[in-house]
Amino acid sequence: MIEFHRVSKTYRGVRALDDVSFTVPPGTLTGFLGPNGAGKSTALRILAGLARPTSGSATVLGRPYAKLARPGYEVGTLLDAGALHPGRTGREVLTLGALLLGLPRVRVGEVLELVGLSGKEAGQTVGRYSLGMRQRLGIGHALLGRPRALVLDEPANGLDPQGIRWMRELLRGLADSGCAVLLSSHLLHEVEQVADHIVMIGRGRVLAQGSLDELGRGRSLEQTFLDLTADTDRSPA
Ligand SMILES: Nc1ncnc2c1ncn2[C@@H]1O[C@H](COP(=O)(O)OP(=O)(O)OP(=O)(O)O)[C@@H](O)[C@H]1O
Repeated sequence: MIEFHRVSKTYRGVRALDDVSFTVPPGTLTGFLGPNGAGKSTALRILAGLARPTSGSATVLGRPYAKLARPGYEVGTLLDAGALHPGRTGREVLTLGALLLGLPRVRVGEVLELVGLSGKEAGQTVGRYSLGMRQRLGIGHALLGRPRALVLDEPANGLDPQGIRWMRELLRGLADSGCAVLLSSHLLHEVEQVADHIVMIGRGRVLAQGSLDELGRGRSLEQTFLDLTADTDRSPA
């Protein structure tokens, strides 16, 4: 279970998040949508312990990230695939992650297979990877410990159509096997195909949340998004 409870965040007078509350129960996939600057990354960074809320709490399995006993087994995060060290090979990135979690090395091979990186690709440095390959590696890194919650910021960036379909099936399968998945994306059509629940934010506030049916009432997700965000410009109040 992922839970945001009345989370607000102010950066030097800029209100990036304003009283945001929603939950992602186990076994479900929530699409987190909003225009540029709406506050999505800020919310996910708070959840992953990379920023502190000004007020409210964001928890995974009932605890803030910093208080998780075994974070790598409890929540997997991919917030910025560009942050992987360019000088390490894909295999090294995963091996370091596995060592940190006390996992056997065999898990590295399993994860490489899961994310579709070949042995040859795993031996290349990340600096030579395409954005799509970095996303696959980043998702693999997040999945090393078979976490019970997964938080992904724009994971489809850079993936080709096959890659997007692969990711959709992977995330749906993880949710169906009990994982709580929270996914931010600008690809409304993709989210529409994979999510069971949607949270839309604009200018730091939750504009709407619910199932696709509840939100759309016969309209496409894109139309609902455009209608709801029409009067929210890029910057928060
Ligand atoms: N470290 C920071 N310092 C100051 N302001 C920040 C910081 N991080 C984010 N902001 C501001 O908070 C607001 C929300 O930004 P955030 O990156 O969370 O939005 P987003 O929905 O992820 O946008 P995008 O879709 O463009 O990635 C923006 O106005 C942004 O400028």
